[in-house]
Amino acid sequence: MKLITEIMEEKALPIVDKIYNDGFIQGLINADLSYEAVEHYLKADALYLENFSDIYAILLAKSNDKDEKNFFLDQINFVLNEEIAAHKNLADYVGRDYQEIIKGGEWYPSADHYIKHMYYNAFAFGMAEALSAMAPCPWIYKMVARKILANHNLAEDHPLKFWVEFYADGLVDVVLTEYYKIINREAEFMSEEGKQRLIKNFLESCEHERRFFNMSYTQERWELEV
Ligand SMILES: Cc1ncc(CN)c(N)n1
Repeated sequence: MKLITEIMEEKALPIVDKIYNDGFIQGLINADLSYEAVEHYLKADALYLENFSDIYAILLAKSNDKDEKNFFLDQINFVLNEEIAAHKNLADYVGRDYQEIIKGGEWYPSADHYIKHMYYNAFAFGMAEALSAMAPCPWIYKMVARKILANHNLAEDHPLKFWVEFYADGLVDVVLTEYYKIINREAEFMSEEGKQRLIKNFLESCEHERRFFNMSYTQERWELEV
């Protein structure tokens, strides 16, 4: 019997190739990604990661297991204080100060839909539903980064090699193992409908990941302003 998380990853594989072949990642590989795309990404992603850590805090409060709480605590620290290294590599590529770049960011449409998908599951359902919607965040980046390294021998002085290696790093497998342990454990007590929701949450977030990259590549914005 396949684990729910094995089914999730199998069904999501096609989107990894699509993201890899879309403009943002191809531009990153060729180091000709526009500064506008990178700045848009950083404005959106700084807010995305802030909210991602807030959702981890919700899950920390929901958990009644100290080891799980410490996992979420570690992840909050990673997202708030360590992942910024990947953002700084993108800011260096643009040649501007990171804090200056991210000023004036907002939840552009595709980022908005993604963040609300995670919050909705955290508030309306439980930890497994939230983690199923959050798992593509580490998983998609791991899969895309490893595909770049498998298909390209990035030069030592490639300006975005650090970003690729940051997300390809083996540490992500430890994080996903913890996510999947919780999701598969909770799925044991779920109806068929509940299990389908977990899979759907994961697949939708994989599509949100693709839309997020394309949002940056096209500098997607809301049409109507306040
Ligand atoms: C939108 C998004 N998805 C995933 C990641 C990788 N943690 C990220 N920084 N931003």
